[in-house]
Amino acid sequence: MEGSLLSGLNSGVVVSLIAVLWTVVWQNLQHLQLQQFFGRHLSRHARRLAAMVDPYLSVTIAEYEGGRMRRSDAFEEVKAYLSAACSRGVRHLRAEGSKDADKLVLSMVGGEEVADEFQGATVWWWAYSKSPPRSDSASALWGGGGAAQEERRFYRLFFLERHRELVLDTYLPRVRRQGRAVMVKNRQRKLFTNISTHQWSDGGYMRSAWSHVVFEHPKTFATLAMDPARKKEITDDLDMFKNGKEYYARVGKAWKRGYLLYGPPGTGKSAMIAAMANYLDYDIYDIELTSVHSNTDLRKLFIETTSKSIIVIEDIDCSLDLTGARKKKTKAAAEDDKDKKDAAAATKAAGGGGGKKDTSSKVTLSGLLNFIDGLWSACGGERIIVFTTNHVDKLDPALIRRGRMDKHIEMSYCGFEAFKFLAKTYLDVDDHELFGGVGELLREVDMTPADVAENLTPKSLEDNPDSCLAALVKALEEAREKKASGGNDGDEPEEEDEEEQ
Ligand SMILES: Nc1ncnc2c1ncn2[C@@H]1O[C@H](COP(=O)(O)OP(=O)(O)OP(=O)(O)O)[C@@H](O)[C@H]1O
Ligand SMILES: [Mg+2]
Repeated sequence: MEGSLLSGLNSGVVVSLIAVLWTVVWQNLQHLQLQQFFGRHLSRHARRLAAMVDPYLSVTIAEYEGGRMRRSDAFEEVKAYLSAACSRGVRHLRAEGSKDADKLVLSMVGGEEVADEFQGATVWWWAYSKSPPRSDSASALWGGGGAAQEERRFYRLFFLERHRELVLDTYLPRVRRQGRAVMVKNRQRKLFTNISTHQWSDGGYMRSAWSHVVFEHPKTFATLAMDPARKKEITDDLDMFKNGKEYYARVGKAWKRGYLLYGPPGTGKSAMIAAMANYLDYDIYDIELTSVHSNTDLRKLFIETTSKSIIVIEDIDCSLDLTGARKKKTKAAAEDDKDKKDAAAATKAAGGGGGKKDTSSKVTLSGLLNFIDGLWSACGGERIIVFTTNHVDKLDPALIRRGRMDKHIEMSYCGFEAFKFLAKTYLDVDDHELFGGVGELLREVDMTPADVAENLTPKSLEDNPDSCLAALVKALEEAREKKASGGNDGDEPEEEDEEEQ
């Protein structure tokens, strides 16, 4: 009896001890957030067990294709597709901004897993990443700096062998399609530049050659003052390009088009690029050529651009000494140097953004020609390349021949049609007694649309269309007097450009 009482007591103690222990362990498990960990591992193990009967297959999708050259479209599409599923079952998420200011686009961080159902089949997506190689030589290859050594990311899809056809032929194409749709919905247009803190070292690979901000330029064709007929010609050309996938394939041309915008400073070349990007809904890649160290780096930059984009090189005449570079090659080095200095001085004097010149850049004319229409230029497709210049006559003819720069657009001084457009936009007037006078003056003197727009802009609350138009007439008359008293056409752009700088 005593024994059984003791043993009863003992078992009571043991039970309560176990209960206490369990509570402590469980609380700790909770504390360490290991429940889910075990839960997930159990399900993973259960899957492995099941795989002995019906084996699992997997498909791995890497962030970069072709070594580390190009970001994989499939990876981005899977990421976008999984963003909806992620918000349900995944614990650790990565968030990025989206078009909707209040919303975030979510994706799984490495190590997370999410299940998906499709036509009665369950598949699992697992995100994981690999660290870059640690050795010194590898580190040099990856760009040297710590920030450059980012992880390689992957998605791996697991599915049962009996679902092989369903997954490979139907599910994965659907994932890509839906992913693309999500990307379009969340897409923010971007303005990229190649001036980043991570400069390429020779032969080094960086995660991305481009840095970007969200592109928010308000200029559209609706607010770009231009002869309406010419404007229509340009928008038609852009429409043809955008919808020309089949045409380009049929005639065997890479799906790209080059535009050369030329004209004096302040005539709306940069504004036109913004309007083009807004019209086509494309990203802009603004290449600062003086920061590109070699032709190879230029090619890498190009490969990293995505389709549906406008690649811009502004002030091509003064970015590099490309003009006549081929002719100079044979001359003595000293003479060459002198020429370059002269050219730099001349560029500065002409107000073409002088001072930008960076002799460390080794991009050559042939490198640039290759960039525009070499074999590499065809990869990706649907790209517009825009060059701008103030001095079209300074450019090497090879650079701007049709086929490379397919369409040459001259941006010129403000004409009467452009003025009427600006008056409507800035002052909301269709006609006015001063219009006739302005028209005559514009025929006599050259004034840029930028200056006309500035004169038409109300400067105080008292200003009205009458006073603004009168101010414009006064400015035009002053310009005419200046011209008559010995100034020449060339003076004006120089002065404006100095002001701009
Ligand atoms: N045709 C135009 N219609 C409306 N605004 C214009 C036009 N041209 C210029 N502007 C305005 O004038 C300013 C200067 O124009 P922009 O920067 O496009 O000139 P640009 O030709 O690129 O000059 P630069 O050769 O110096 O780079 C901008 O604010 C732009 O909005
Ligand atoms: Mg410009």
